[in-house]
Amino acid sequence: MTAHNAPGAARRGGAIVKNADAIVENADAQPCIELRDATVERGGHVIWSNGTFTIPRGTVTAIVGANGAGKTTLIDVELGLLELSRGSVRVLGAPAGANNRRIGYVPQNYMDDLDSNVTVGQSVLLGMTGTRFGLRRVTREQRADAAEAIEFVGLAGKERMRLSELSGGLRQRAAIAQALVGHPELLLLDEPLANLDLASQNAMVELFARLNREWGMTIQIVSHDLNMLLPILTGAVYLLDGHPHYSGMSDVLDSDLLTHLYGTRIEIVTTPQGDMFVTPNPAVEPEGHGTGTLAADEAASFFRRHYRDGNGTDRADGAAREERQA
Ligand SMILES: Nc1ncnc2c1ncn2[C@@H]1O[C@H](COP(=O)(O)OP(=O)(O)OP(=O)(O)O)[C@@H](O)[C@H]1O
Repeated sequence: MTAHNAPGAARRGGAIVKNADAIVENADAQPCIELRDATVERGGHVIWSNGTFTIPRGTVTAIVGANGAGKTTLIDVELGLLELSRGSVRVLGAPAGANNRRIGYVPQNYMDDLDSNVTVGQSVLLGMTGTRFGLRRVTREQRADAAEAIEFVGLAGKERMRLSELSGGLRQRAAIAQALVGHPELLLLDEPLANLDLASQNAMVELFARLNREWGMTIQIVSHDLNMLLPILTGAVYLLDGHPHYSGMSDVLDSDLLTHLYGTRIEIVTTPQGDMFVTPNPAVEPEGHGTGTLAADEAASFFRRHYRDGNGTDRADGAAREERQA
């Protein structure tokens, strides 16, 4: 699935500002996500159950949990691709699925569904027309929207390059540009940092920060790599013991909670500069709790990195490096 234009959407500059205002005005009246006693099954098995939470608009939320806990399943539920077996889910004020035109979605293996001979420009237009060669007529306004999305993600000048010619980081930018052309209010990304090097991950995180800050976009990110996202996260959905929960980051950054979630002892470390990161402590095994579904070394790789935010140096280095790789 790709993002599509919201009906009657105006040009981005005005539309986004207008949407951002609307988001602020309706923040309490219409949360982004509302789950009520939600249970979901796949293949006859309950994946998670009894999920009740509300995620406000304008937030940046991580979706975290062990492998197979049902993170992608939650995205499927929010998109209305999977019906709940019990309870209800509302997205942007309507039942799941009804507002998909206002949602941008970047699936986990974006390239799997795409012919890698497609150019950057074609792939982004695909987000509007749903056809590779634009069999449905592409309007001048749509082309301008696509150009704006391409520019925003830093791919201006690369429109004619094939996706197969791009580095993983630049391909991920193309995927995000495709999701942005519909002026989404909610952006869903499934493992957008996977398989990217550190510089490209930093560049991605900076892009998400700008979308949230400058466009007022609500963002949800399935990610194993919590540290990279910490500077921009406002909260997290965590799938614990078969139930989804949502909390603000101050509650999520609790070593006991993360230890239980990942089944290995996790410590929260704050540097003298005030930067925070989570790290496994392999010397200490969890006592009396832990799911046992995640090996300690796997958790270590999830948490090994520390995102240095603030000065923009990493971001610039990352962009330059991606340029060289292209
Ligand atoms: N189409 C399907 N039919 C039946 N079961 C499925 C289907 N898709 C996923 N599952 C199962 O649902 C469970 C949750 O899968 P899901 O992909 O949501 O987990 P996840 O938390 O995103 O995992 P990962 O971290 O490995 O990506 C898994 O046990 C998976 O095998």
